[in-house]
Amino acid sequence: DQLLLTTEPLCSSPFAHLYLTPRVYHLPVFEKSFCEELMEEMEHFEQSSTPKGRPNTMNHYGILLNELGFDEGFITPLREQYLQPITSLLYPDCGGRCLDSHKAFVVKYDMNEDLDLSYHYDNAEVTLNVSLGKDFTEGNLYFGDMRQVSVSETECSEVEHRVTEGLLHRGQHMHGALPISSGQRWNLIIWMRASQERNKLCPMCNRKPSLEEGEGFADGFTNHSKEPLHTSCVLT
Ligand SMILES: O=C(O)CCC(=O)C(=O)O
Ligand SMILES: [Fe+2]
Repeated sequence: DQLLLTTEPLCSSPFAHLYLTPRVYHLPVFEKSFCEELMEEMEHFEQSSTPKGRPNTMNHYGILLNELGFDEGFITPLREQYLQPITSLLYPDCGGRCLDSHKAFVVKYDMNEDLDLSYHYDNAEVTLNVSLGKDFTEGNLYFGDMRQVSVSETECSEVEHRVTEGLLHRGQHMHGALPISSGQRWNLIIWMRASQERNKLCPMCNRKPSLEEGEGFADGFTNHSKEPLHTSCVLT
């Protein structure tokens, strides 16, 4: 009930009011107080002695939400009940109708830690990026083109991202985060996966995936030979 569950205006309009740059949309996700509580929880976890993995290969600071047990009661319902109705309409061509797993993490930027994030694409069909706070200056996100387009032919555009809001974009839409110039910047990232899409072509190595069993949702591939099993691509 912390979520703002109003998808109606999205369904009855061509999303014009949500549009930022080609196929990047912003939408309300959390209340401010919830963002603050979430960051506080992340700080407690950071300070604890629990062994922790890195959120991804690019960010050095942040937290994997499955390590806090946040998938079942939080991220999965958020994906299924709030996001999927929207992604079905916005990204039917990128698996937006059949998202069936995710990797969720919080990334943190600080003056003495990571300042920015270089230009990349995500291991996701569709990504949600929510700005949680705290107080920071600069550090805007920027978007270029799809990964198939060379950088020399790409013009990037910076987008505004307000605290509590989420940005939705295609995983293969190249993007990065500019350096912050003060404060701390925390974002919740949900890399949403559609096994139907990625089983055909691994979005990271661009080949037919060669699968190995993984833990939890792993990288969101599935193997239907016996029980459906979540797997990773060993070629990536
Ligand atoms: O820091 C950000 O807002 C971007 C993070 C991001 O693009 C990612 O983790 O894939
Ligand atoms: Fe990303």
